Amino acid sequence: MTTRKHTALPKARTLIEALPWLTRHHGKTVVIKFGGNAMVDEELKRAFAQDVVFLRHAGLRPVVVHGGGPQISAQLDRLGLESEFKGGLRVTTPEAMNVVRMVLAGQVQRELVGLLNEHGPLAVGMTGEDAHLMTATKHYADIDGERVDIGRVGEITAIDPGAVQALLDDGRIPVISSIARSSDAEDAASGASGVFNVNADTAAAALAAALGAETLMVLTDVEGLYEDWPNSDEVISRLTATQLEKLLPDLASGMVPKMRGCLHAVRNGVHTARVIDGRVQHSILLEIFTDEGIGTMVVPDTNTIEGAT
Ligand SMILES: Nc1ncnc2c1ncn2[C@@H]1O[C@H](COP(=O)(O)OP(=O)(O)O)[C@@H](O)[C@H]1O
Ligand SMILES: CC(=O)N[C@@H](CCC(=O)OP(=O)(O)O)C(=O)O
Repeated sequence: MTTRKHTALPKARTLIEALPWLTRHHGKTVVIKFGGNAMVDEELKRAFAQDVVFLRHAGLRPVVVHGGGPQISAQLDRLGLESEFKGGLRVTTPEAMNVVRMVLAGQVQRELVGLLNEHGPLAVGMTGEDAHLMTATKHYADIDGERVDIGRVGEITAIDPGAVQALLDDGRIPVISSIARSSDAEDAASGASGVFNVNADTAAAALAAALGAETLMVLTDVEGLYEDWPNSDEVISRLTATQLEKLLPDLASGMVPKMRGCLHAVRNGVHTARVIDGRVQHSILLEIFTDEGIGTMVVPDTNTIEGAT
């Protein structure tokens, strides 16, 4: 007589635990922002691609918006061009704009599309310029109450999500670079300088709102929003839109566009916005399948949405 040990039982249990979440989110759109600082090694990028493909095969509609700040800075450095940030945004000369476009659309986006497509013909890359996805006007930074010119940085004025919806309806995974076309017709006709550099967190949040996404997930290089950064590493696990609004003036550097984006998203119909640690392998699945989540979750003030955890 032979007996068989079911060593795969814990795996089956894990899958079953995910069932309620998957049932609730079936057919829902999830916008995932993959920050340049979270793209630290090949293994992580591969695990990210697996997670996104998993969500797609589990019946969700994932959309990827990617960053690439450190990659842009490295290329500017190689070319002997300066990298300067004001209020968390890159001061973008017309020359730097060409580099931003080349690195985001020609390098980072291509790599992510390639990794996703190792799993089948799923990912399609586009930038905010394509099919009028993102339109912007010039953005001025507010530095201590002063309006500062930071070059070709854009403020999104309109989103036309039609092309993204069509790709999602076709079962594809859109992978989007945060470059917007100019709303000024003359400017738009002038070639590379007719586009704007948009912070990728801002672009992801605006797109999540325009798509009526269920969730915005922002993958970065910290565990979440620290309560007293950089003095302590106590992560705020959950906060409402109003609580976040009160914290905004005290936030620094890269967290400013990230948390502003989360606030914009939940104030404009997105049910939850989460900041999670992209340095952790399979952080997307961990965030979804663990009760507490692993980062910071922002919810609308009256969070009556069933299962917004
Ligand atoms: N309160 C805060 N909590 C966590 N990180 C913070 C906070 N304030 C500022 N930061 C900084 O924001 C950075 C994340 O933003 P950023 O560098 O733009 O990342 P990404 O490339 O993922 O968009 C963190 O590495 C940290 O240095
Ligand atoms: C205006 C502005 O700052 N644009 C960003 C766009 C890329 C980005 O946001 O990348 P991360 O998400 O990796 O930070 C930049 O030039 O760095």
